[in-house]
Parts: sequence; structure tokens; C-alpha cells
Amino acid sequence: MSLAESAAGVDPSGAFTSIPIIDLTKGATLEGRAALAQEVRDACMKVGFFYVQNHGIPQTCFDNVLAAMQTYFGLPMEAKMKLYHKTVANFKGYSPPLDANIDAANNDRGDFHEGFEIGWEEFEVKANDEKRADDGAMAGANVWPDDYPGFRDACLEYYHAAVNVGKTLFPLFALALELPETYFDDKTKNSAAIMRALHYPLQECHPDGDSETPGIGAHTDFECFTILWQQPDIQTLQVMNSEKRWIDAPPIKDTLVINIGDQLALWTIHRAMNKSGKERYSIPLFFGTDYHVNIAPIPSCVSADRPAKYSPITAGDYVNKRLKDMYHTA
Ligand SMILES: O=C(O)CCC(=O)C(=O)O
Ligand SMILES: [Fe+2]
Repeated sequence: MSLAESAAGVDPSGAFTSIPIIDLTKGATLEGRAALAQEVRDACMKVGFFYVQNHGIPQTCFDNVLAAMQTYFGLPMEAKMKLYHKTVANFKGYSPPLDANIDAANNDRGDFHEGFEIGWEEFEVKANDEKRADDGAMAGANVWPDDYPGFRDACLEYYHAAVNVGKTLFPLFALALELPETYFDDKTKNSAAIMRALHYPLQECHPDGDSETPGIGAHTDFECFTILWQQPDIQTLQVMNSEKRWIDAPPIKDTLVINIGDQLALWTIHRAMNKSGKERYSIPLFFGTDYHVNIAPIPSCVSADRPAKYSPITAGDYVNKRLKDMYHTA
């Protein structure tokens, strides 16, 4: 039995029935990272999702960002719409409920969440941030609400903590793909990481919400992998297995959820259905390679029998295109 089977649980057809948990503690040594990479490889091949424990982000950071999100999303709609993302460069800023529709099969009903999107930014504002110099199709600074200055600090505190978790995961993904652990170093110098603070309001109170309206419809993520924090105690996230059954990915204390996205070409369909009767908060942080990097097949993944399936595209152009589709912008 493989690691992911023993950790995750599979049914007789081999389809996963739960999501494995990987403890990052042993990542401090090369030997430990090699063992972790095997767990990551197995989890990616069987499930595409896994939880990480001992990720190093302190509880106060989650508490602060949750409190900031509750205050921000509680502002009047006119205040939030001052930073409507369609009036701002490159999707940064606020998107109201039902603005996005990620699953075309959802008949354009829209996704029942509101969000606030940010990209890389230093705590100390820099006029010319060299990490942003090469952003191509995704260029554009963050925007922040004047009405609530504390929001920026709490979001950036979480953003940088989660980016650090991402930096510890890239070497594990490299090893899992049978590449040197430094393989992604020169492709991820500029932290092409997008964070979305998400709020799933109470659906029943909204004229367009009913229990079948997805919080976010079935989709794959656009980047290499996503680090997701979920508010405790509210089951919403679901992952599709190979039998096309939705498997719950509940919040587990002291863990983050990691899932693989399109740029690693090992994607997993997931959605959030908020049938809890409660409002709910979550924060996905999407990690890709730097935006100017050409997404081309990794050598260990192609051969004469398994030729490349996709034409090359830069990471920035790919993410930009998927976001335009999702928000119906030209
Ligand atoms: O809120 C969640 O649990 C999932 C969000 C998600 O999948 C996304 O924003 O891509
Ligand atoms: Fe997602």
C-alpha cells in the first residue's frame, strides 16, 4: 500500500475517500525532505490535495487576518466598491458576491462569495519594487481601503507568512518530480503569489442565494499550487475523486490545505458549497512561477510515448487569461 493510500484512504476502485495529512517537521534535513517529497508525490498522484501540519505560521497571524476580514467585509457595499477590481489594474481589489463565475457549467449564476485580491508587496512601501519589475500581463500594484487602514497590515502579515510556507514547498515538489530540489529556485525569484481573502455570506439571506448556489463552482486552480486557510469548524470545501464523487476536505485544526494547480499539470477539481447555514471565511494563496517564465513541460514528465499536450505560454499570460474568463472581462 502506498503512503497516500495508507494516509488518505481509498475505495476498492482506488478512488480516494479522504485527504492525507503531511507533517512538515522533518523538512529541516535533506534526508527528511527526501522522505517528505515521497509523501507529496504520493498525495499528488492519488489525490492532488493534502493537508500540512507544522507549517510554522503562528495562530495569532490567523486570528489577526480573520478579524481583519470580518471588519473589512462588514463595511458598507459602497465603501467596498470604491476598490472594485474591474476599475483597478489586474484584478487587485474587491469583487462582490456573484461577480465571478468560475464554472462555465454553472449557467452564469455566479459564485456566492465576495473577495479581496492582493499580490506581492513589501511591508515598507517601495517606489520601485524589483520583485515586481517583470510582471508582464499581471503587472499592477495592490490597492487598499482608506476606510480601514489595519486591513493592509493584517493581510500582508498573513501573505508573507504563507509565501514562506510556499518557499518550503517548492523544493518538495521539485524532489517529488524527480528534479533537483533547487529546480524552481530561478523560476520563483519574484513570488508570483496571489492571495484572495474570501467571505462566503449567508446564502439564505440573499435573494440570489439558495443552498444549491455554489460558494465557488467546480474548478481547478490556475497556478502551481495553492495554500488554503479555512475558517475552523465549517465544512464547505469538496474535492472530486476519480469516481466523480465529491469528497469533503474539512478544516483540520492547525493545518493548511495544499492543492495542485494547472501549472504543475496535476490538477484536481474542487468547489466550495456553503450549506452550513453560517457565513464562512477562507484565504487561498495561489503560487505560480514568476510571471515571465514560460510554462513548458518538465523533462521527467514528457517522453516519446507521452508528448507535451499544451502550447507554451508565460505564467502571467495564463493567469491573466483564466482570470478574464472567470470575471467575463475582455
Ligand atoms: O474557499 C475555499 O475553500 C476554496 C476556494 C478556492 O478553491 C479558490 O478560490 O480557488
Ligand atoms: Fe480553488
